[in-house]
Amino acid sequence: MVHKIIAASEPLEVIGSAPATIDSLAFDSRKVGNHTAFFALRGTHTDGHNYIENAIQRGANLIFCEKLPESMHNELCYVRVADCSVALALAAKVFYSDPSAKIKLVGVTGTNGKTTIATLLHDLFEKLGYRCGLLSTVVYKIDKREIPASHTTPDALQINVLLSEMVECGCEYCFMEVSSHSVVQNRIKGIEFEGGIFTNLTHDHLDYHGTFLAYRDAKKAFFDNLPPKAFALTNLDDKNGEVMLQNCRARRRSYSLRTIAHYHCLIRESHLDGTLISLNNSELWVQFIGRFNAYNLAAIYGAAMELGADREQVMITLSTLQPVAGRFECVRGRDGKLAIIDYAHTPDALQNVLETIGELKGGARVYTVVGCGGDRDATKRPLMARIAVNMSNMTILTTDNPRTESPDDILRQMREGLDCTEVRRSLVINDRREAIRTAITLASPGDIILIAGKGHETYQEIDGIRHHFDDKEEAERELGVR
Ligand SMILES: CC(=O)N[C@H]1[C@@H](OP(=O)(O)OP(=O)(O)OC[C@H]2O[C@@H](n3ccc(=O)[nH]c3=O)[C@H](O)[C@@H]2O)O[C@H](CO)[C@@H](O)[C@@H]1O[C@H](C)C(=O)N[C@@H](C)C(=O)N[C@H](CCC(=O)O)C(=O)O
Ligand SMILES: Nc1ncnc2c1ncn2[C@@H]1O[C@H](COP(=O)(O)OP(=O)(O)OP(=O)(O)O)[C@@H](O)[C@H]1O
Ligand SMILES: N[C@H](CCC[C@H](N)C(=O)O)C(=O)O
Ligand SMILES: [Mg+2]
Repeated sequence: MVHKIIAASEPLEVIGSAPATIDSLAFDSRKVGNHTAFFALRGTHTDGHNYIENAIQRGANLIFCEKLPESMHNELCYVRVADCSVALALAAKVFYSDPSAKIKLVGVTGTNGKTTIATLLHDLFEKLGYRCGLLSTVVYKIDKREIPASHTTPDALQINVLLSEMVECGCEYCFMEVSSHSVVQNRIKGIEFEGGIFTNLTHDHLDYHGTFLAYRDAKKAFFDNLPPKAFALTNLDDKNGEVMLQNCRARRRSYSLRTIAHYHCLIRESHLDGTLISLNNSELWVQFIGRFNAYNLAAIYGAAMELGADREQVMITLSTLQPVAGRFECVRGRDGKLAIIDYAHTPDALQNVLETIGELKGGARVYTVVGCGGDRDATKRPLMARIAVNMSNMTILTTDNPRTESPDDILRQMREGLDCTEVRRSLVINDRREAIRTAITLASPGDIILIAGKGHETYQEIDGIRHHFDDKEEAERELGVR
């Protein structure tokens, strides 16, 4: 086993003799125990190479590194590799007996819609009678067991652990989100996908990727690496939809609301409680709202067909699916005020949600409560404020997860997107609870209050501490339905 792991890691040099056994793999010295293989990863804050000695003190007996330490222990084995994150992913694949080869795994990537599509595909296939797994921003699921999600896409080690548990539980399918970070950090290296879905590409994470092109290429690399037997399903209505499949060897498939595609969706009627759509010429009523959800449903339908599901059954089941937590989730007050909780935390998502509300609101006034996260792409702040103010009757700018940044600085940057007339249609209330309360109080019966940015999250992270906070709970309390 140890030899296989070393061979899989693409070694450039092996120093010392391999240990007889290893009991675990780790890339964080603080999690190292006896007989652990330690991988020295270069991170954004520090370098795992600085912790090699620490890992050895804790019991590491096999060290993977890109640069050999100056002083080495004779009794230990050191493996020099070109990229430790690749070595980790390939080693984990062997250590956990290649779980992705034993499950039909579908990855969803794009700026918006990943959680919605992955979750609804999971719910659809579960209702069709299969055992399924899910790796999403909201939750990881191993059949019925739920595990709180730490990342949209877990690290390479955890992906393999979770997939192997799914295989053990008899799961046939797993649906997972593939974030751009996970591609760049090689978290999905070596993972075998049965299919990939592209949603759309708009502004996000430029703080991390630097340029829009680098962000796009991160998403594209996922499709470049799909095997020929997989399917690659793309959105033809997105500017980058075709680019994604340019160098793709997988079965190319497409969906669209506007043009000829393998999977075509049309919106027949839109309401505030659902939409009548047609999918490849068959009509069905779905409990989802908004044009963006029609895209999500076209992708879900296409993926289900590519996976060989029965069309009739899929159509029936799609109409029974319920919205995902925090994605256009409606809370109705007894007095007729309607609060909508939505995870829109990018300019594009916010615009989509407000456009949808605009199309369906009739004579209602729209109040928007929105903030932007700290330690994340700052360039989206003025854009989001501007969109909110221009598409709502009144906007309350507030905090999201300030993390380690000053809430006042974030709010100031949001307000920089507003000219003097726009400023007049906005209020700034730092305290998110107070902001929600004010919006709901200002609204009249029949009006709509959009609470954007945090969706399903049940915390607010301030100064590195997570305090319990749930937009839905707050809305329910203020609307008197809790
Ligand atoms: C920017 C980013 O992705 N950072 C991830 C990265 O952390 P990092 O680069 O800061 O690591 P570091 O602190 O510099 O440490 C470098 C190495 O030294 C090791 N170390 C460090 C200290 C020590 O005492 N001993 C030790 O061994 C660390 O374990 C690490 O291997 O590696 C960590 C371990 O895997 C991740 O938890 C961490 O995610 C952070 C928490 C994060 O916020 N990530 C976000 C941006 C993210 O990944 N988001 C995407 C997309 C979200 C979306 O859907 O839009 C996601 O997939 O969730
Ligand atoms: N297909 C879509 N196109 C554009 N916007 C969408 C789409 N689907 C959902 N949205 C909007 O984007 C928000 C986030 O949706 P979702 O959580 O499904 O995306 P995500 O890609 O998983 O996001 P994250 O990167 O944060 O994990 C939703 O609350 C909704 O406002
Ligand atoms: N997965 C996204 C979620 C952002 C959600 C928003 N509430 C925030 O905290 O910025 C991120 O980590 O950038
Ligand atoms: Mg997500």
